[in-house]
Amino acid sequence: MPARTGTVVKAQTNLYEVRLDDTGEVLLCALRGRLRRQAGDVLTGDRVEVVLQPGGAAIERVLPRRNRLVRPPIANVDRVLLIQSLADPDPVPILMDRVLVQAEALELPVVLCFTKLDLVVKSPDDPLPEPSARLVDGYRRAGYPVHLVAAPRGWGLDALAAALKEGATVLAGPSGAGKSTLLNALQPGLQLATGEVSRKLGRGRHTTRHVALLPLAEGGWVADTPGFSRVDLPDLEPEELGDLWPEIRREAPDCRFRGCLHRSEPGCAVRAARDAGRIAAWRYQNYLVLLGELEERLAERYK
Ligand SMILES: Nc1nc2c(ncn2[C@@H]2O[C@H](COP(=O)(O)OP(=O)(O)OP(=O)(O)O)[C@@H](O)[C@H]2O)c(=O)[nH]1
Ligand SMILES: [Zn+2]
Repeated sequence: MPARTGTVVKAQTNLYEVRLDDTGEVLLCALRGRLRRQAGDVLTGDRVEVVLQPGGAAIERVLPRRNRLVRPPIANVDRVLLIQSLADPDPVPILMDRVLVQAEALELPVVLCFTKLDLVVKSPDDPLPEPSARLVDGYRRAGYPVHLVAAPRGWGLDALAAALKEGATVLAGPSGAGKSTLLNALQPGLQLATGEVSRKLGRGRHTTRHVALLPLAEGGWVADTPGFSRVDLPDLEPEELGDLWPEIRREAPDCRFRGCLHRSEPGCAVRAARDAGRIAAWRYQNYLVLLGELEERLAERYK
């Protein structure tokens, strides 16, 4: 019998829920043959070939992965949805920038979503007050797609749903930013209790985590476990940081010196872009802070 292809939508300890491409049916699958000895190697998000045997369905082969995350353990991620409230709690841009660097290092596209728009404006078409305006503008200048939403009022949800309707999305963002609220609004059938997304993070050390991909009402899938909750920067040389900063990456080819760190070098096109307003001053400052951190790390290494 020919193998059928599908996507693992939930990896449990020895059983896998696989959604078949042709029928959309979800089958509970075991592992077949040598795959059994590599159980940890089948992840939620994996594209697999399934055979239907007399004893039940089994995964026969894992197709090549486009990428994989460690936390949460998931493969073939299409984007990160970084969620941050405009107020309550106030956004902390440098923490967002750390997540952005991690995502860029994995070459994962990022969609930014600012929640609780209703706490800073009366109507969704009102201009944003400061400091929200500067924040949103800085990320838009960087080139990131930015969505502004207020889930309880239905503001901004259609455009966001459209941005997520292809492929698999992993959420990121601090506690209280509104991740569960947003997921419930995008998929009313899910009815996650507020706060449930992070409970699934298994902060209690002993819980085993089983990541699931949940279908969104308008199309697309979202992992029920957020990622990028650690703030540490990936292993990078200081001169690599600019490559992970879209607006710096864009301007850097015009710097006078190759290997320019964009700090105080003469003829730096990145500083010129900041002075001309193409790069937000605060984004540039955050770059310098993280650059300093990488340099300190390097100095520690050679002590
Ligand atoms: N006014 C307003 N409140 C919101 C909005 N989105 C979420 N909230 C509220 O913010 C609080 C936190 O929302 P959650 O959805 O639990 O946030 P979370 O990111 O899932 O938080 P953790 O589970 O701790 O990671 C809840 O009281 C929500 O009702 C919004 O757009 N506007
Ligand atoms: Zn430069």
